[in-house]
Formats: sequence, structure tokens, C-alpha cells
Amino acid sequence: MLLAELAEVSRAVAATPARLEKIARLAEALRRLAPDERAVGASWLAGDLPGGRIGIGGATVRAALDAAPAEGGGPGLTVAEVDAALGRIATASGAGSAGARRRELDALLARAGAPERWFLAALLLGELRQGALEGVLADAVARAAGLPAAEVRRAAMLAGALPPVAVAALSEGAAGLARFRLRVGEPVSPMLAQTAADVEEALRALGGEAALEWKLDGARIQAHRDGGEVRVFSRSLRDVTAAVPEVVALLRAAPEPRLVLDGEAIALRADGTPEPFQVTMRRFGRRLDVERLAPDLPLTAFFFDALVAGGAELLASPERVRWAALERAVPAEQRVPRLVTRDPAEAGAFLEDALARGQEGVVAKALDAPYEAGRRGAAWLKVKRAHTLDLVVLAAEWGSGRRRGWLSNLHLGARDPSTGGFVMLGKTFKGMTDAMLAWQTERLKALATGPLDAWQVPVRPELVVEVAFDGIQSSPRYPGGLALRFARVKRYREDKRPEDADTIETVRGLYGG
Ligand SMILES: Nc1ncnc2c1ncn2[C@@H]1O[C@H](COP(=O)(O)OP(=O)(O)OP(=O)(O)O)[C@@H](O)[C@H]1O
Repeated sequence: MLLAELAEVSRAVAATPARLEKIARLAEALRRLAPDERAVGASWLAGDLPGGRIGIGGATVRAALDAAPAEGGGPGLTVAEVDAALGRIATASGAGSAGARRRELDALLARAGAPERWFLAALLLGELRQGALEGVLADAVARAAGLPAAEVRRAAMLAGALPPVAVAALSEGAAGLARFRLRVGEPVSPMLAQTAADVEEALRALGGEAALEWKLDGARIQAHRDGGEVRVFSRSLRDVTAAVPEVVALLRAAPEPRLVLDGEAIALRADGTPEPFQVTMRRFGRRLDVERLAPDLPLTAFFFDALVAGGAELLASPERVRWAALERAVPAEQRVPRLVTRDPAEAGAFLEDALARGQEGVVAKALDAPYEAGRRGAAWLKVKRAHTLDLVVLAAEWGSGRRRGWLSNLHLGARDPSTGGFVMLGKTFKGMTDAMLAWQTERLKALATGPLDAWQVPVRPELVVEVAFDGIQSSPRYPGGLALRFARVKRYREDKRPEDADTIETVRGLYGG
């Protein structure tokens, strides 16, 4: 296939907002790729370079574009030829390799017409990549291969990428896809969570009704049972079977012979409240320690998902179906406490109760979503106790896109009584309403101590803002060595002066405590 054709498809897909048209265009392109071009073609259509970075920076790409002769062209570049050239660029090494890369790129651009140049540059600069494209492309692979889209998505999740799945689906059809199976005994990357500011926001984002579960601050476990064989894996897919004999015993005692369950193992105190994370983690240290500690520091397993149960692989099934399978697989005391609700007040009470019992917060889950292995998907939203601090605005950055013309990203500082100054702890552009943006832009412009046409405007430290955040982490980027995690504005405290703002000592106390 010619690169020009692929470039045209990519351009057309970016230009149309219509999902079905995108799918049709992409499917057609996938069908037209030669067998040996399928893997690389699918990658490029997704905006990715197979193998990742190829050792050419943005500045070099731009310089090469500027230097390229006005009209390239000639015999059309094929996808396979370009793939080979990019391969040579990626593997150039040793003395003079930068020059060799640049010459290779120049030669490519000299042969490329305008649309091909645009495509190559966008590909090399990472500008073709966009999240939404992945889903569209999976549907296009399904269309091109004549297979169910859900099967293609499931296979891509297990493969960790779409291109190998595209190759298998297009070359071998259903049999090719069937190779991407969850195998009991082999771990898959766990699904992760995004953050929501509070339960109300989480319910709204998940479409009203959702499952809320305790967020236990323990260790993630993925437990596999195949008959008498049990293996347990950590979040990073390490085999931790030897560290968790209790979990192994539970799985062996379960009525079903084939299971893959996802959950959390945690050390509990006699009163049922959790030990701190660090204490639980002692059980995952060296083997001798585990044997010594196990009797006095038992682990309790709380499962929250079933990836294989009831004789079926459930990754593509909705969360409510997986939970129902989990209910059949293990007794209630081995499942994480859970509430399905659409009522924010009920959800709030569930969060408060979890916090009161010493849990970290809750995870809200979309009932209809599949298990997105290895993804920090939007179907799981964690909500933790929000701390707040009253901080002083030290500077602000101009917004872009919808926020163009507004001072948006605030630099936040805590008071430092020892110097009379302020210590920056982070930035945030989150949590602001349009009214707040308009108001703060006017106020900050009046307080500016530097030019307003710079992207970042320093201001007199006078405005006090109440900021919510999830935690404090050490950070070499900020002068106090500390930074706020997931900071967002709650409201301006016009009733407070900068002298009333929270101090860096308070922040250090929160960090230590
Ligand atoms: N009910 C639950 N459902 C899902 N994950 C849970 C649950 N309870 C505890 N967890 C833990 O919370 C984690 C989900 O949060 P996330 O994916 O953001 O992990 P993280 O990056 O380690 O974040 P954090 O530091 O907030 O735990 C899971 O990896 C799991 O270990």
C-alpha cells in the first residue's frame, strides 16, 4: 500500500466527526494493507510507532521539514519502504548516528509529497495519537476481519495493544483472535482507577447508578486456581504465592475448580480495623520474614472482581455480571463491602462509614463496564477523604482551548513564617466554575507584578483560596520538597488575608502524620 493512501485515510478520519465513517475508512485501509504491512499500518493508524521512540526529537523533525525541497514526490513511497527507513533510523547507533538518522529522514522527506510529509511529521511528533482513535480502530479491525467488535477489544486488552490483534484477526480470523485468551495461571495487568473529587461527581460521571466499594489500603492480589494449583500475583504481576498461604487456602477451599479473582489482601487488627499499608506490606517481604510474621500478622483477602468463574472468561462481561459470578464463587466475608446506589446521600454515608472504619475511601464502579486490564479506565473512580488547605495564589498561567483568555492554572503557596514569604506546593486548574474563572482573571490581573502577555503571570500574594487535595507527596520539583496530590479549588476565601493562610509547618505535619 502507498503511504499516500494511508495518509489520506488518516487525514479523512481526523477530519470527520462521524464515528461510523471513521470506522468505514479505517476498515477499508486495513483490508488494503499487504499482509506484511498490517502490523505497522495498524500502529500508524493508531498514531503509534511500533517499538516506540526512534531517537529523533521534535526539533530535528521540524528542521528536516524546513530543509526539505519544495515539492517531493516521484514514485510513491510504500508503507513497507517507509517502515524499513524508520527501522534504520531507530537502530542507528554509535558515533555519527545522529547524522545518519537525519540523512535517512531527509531522504524520506525528499521523496514524499505534501500529504505524506504531513503524515510522517505528525507520526514522528506523536500528534496522531488520540485516545478516542483506539476504540474506533478496534471496531475497524472487527469490520475488516468480519469478527465481533467485543472479541477484538477483549483480545487487544489481553495483548496489551491492538496491532498484533489486527494482524491475527486479518490473517487468521476467529482462530487468530482465540489465541489471545486469559490463561489460568498467567497473570494479566490489573485494571486501575481514576480519581473523582467526591462521590457525587463519581455517580454523575458513571451515569447515575454505580457500585461503591470500600477502598482497602492493602496489597492488590490476583489469585488463580486451576484445580489443585493456586498462584497469586501482585499488582506488578510478581508471583507472591509463597507470601500469602491464607489466600492459597481460601482458593483451594472454593467450590469452583477454575477461578481468577481480583482483590486486596490486608492485615487487620483484632478489632477489624486495617493496619497501615506498610504493616501489610511486611508480609510481602523476604520468605523467612513471611514465615516468621504469618502467625501474628494474618492477611485477610477481600475480592472485588472475577475474571474467570463459573466456567467462563468474564473480562468482556459487564461489572454486574462479574460481581454476580464472584458472589457464587466466594462467601460474603471474602468479598469487599459494596453498595449499589444512585443516591448521592446514600453514597456519601457509605464513604463516611468506610472512612470511620479506617478504610482509605471508596471505589465507584460502572455496572456495565468490562474489565479493562492494564488500563486506568474511567469506569473505576476512587474517592478518598479530601483534605483542605487555605493557600495563597502566587502566580497564574493563561488557559488554552475553552479557557483561552482566562487566567486558569494557579500556583499555590503555603505561608512560611520563618521568612515571611510563601512556599509553592503545586498548581491547579481544577474545580473552577466559569464564574470563578472570570472573577479570578480580573482579580489576578489587578494583582499582577509582571507583564500580562507572558504565559505565566506572577501576582502579589494576596488572594487566599481553599484547596482540596488527596494527599501530600515528596517532590524534588518544589522548593519545600512537598507537593499536593490532585489539588483542586473549592472556593476563594475572601474572608481571609494571606497572614491567615495555612503554613508550611501545617503541611509538613499532614505529610508526616
Ligand atoms: N474495592 C476496590 N476496587 C478496586 N481497587 C481497590 C479496591 N480496594 C482497594 N483497591 C486498591 O486500589 C487501587 C486502585 O487505585 P489505583 O488504580 O489508582 O491505584 P494506585 O495508583 O495505587 O492508587 P492509590 O495510591 O490511590 O492506591 C487498586 O490497585 C487496589 O490495590
